[in-house]
Amino acid sequence: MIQTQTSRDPRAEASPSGRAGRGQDIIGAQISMREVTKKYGAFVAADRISLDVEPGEFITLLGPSGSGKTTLLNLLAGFQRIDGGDILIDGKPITNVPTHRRGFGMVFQSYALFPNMTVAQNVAFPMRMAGLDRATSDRRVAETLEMMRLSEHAAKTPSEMSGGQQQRVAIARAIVMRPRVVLMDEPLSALDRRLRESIQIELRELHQTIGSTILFVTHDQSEALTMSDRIAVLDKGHIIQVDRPLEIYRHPKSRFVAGFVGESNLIEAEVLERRGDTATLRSKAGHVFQAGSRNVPSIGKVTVLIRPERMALHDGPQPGTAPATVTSALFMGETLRIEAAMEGGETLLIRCPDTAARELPAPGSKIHVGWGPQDCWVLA
Ligand SMILES: Nc1ncnc2c1ncn2[C@@H]1O[C@H](COP(=O)(O)OP(=O)(O)OP(=O)(O)O)[C@@H](O)[C@H]1O
Repeated sequence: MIQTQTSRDPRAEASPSGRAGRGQDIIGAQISMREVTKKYGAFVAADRISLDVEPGEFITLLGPSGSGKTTLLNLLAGFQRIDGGDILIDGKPITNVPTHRRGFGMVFQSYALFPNMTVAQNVAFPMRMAGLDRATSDRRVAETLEMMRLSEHAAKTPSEMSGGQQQRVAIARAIVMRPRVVLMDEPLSALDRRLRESIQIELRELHQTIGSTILFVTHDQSEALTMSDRIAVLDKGHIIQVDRPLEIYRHPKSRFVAGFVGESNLIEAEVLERRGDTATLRSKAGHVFQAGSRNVPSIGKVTVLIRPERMALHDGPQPGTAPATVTSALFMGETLRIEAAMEGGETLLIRCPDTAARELPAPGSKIHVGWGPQDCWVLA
């Protein structure tokens, strides 16, 4: 269901400039969640969640099914009552502010456009509800349709539009009032991959233009990595890590984040020696390698993350490489996906770019896998 803002937010008319380098006529709101808790009976769906979102930031709540993403969005929207903690917008608590007075734009997975209205009427609807005058409404609708590249479809009804176009109308309807906060709950998950990717880029550009603070929910890690300024990874009602996409991907704080965001090889190893930021490690299978990781301890057992695309395949043994036997090899288009068992140790996942020089190795064949110290990240 798509909910759109129906209250008139006077700040939306004030045309303040956006945050540095962003936003033509809106500045996003600052959102603070302080120890936010939501229970369903004895079950705690959001467990003392604290998160600060900067004005104009695009932040994604990412997590597996049931981790509490939608619950958090519903609490922000005011669809559900908070059981503990506080949510503040620009420092003011909104716990007692009803949904229609929060002034948020919202987009959900199902577009839920009014089937008997044209595209222009659908987009104009929140302004009609807010009692904006006709001239302002017409101007805003025209501007927003142009921004979403929908101008030529203004007179069509939703049934005459594709899924991707309908979702663009839903997004247009959510931003037409120039809300300071836009909440999006899996808005692209009903679309096919190619369309999803192209709307991801459009949404990112739209965000640069409008400058609203956007909270985006997805369980698709590549979508989160592509679109967000920061990602908050949730699990079982807790925020596990909040960071920029590159940090989340390269420097996950836990096994859970490493495994949920991207593919990973996790190698159990023992620290033999540490010098500065580089350590010599020995895997369970006896392979000795170097890890250049700022959080490596000087002694003890560690788990080392190496992303599959950081592993290199060699035809023969070289210093620092580990021998392995191919257990499966798949041609995936732009990459080859190879699984190989290290002697007496882990099964490694390797992704290498497809090049004319490389054939797909046959299962059972011997390969040599190598990585550098800079390819290792030691989990805390
Ligand atoms: N109205 C409700 N009554 C009881 N339990 C609920 C209710 N709504 C959600 N839950 C439970 O709370 C937990 C979090 O649900 P939520 O919908 O927030 O997860 P999610 O991360 O958005 O998952 P998904 O990606 O599947 O939408 C789940 O275990 C869910 O079963």
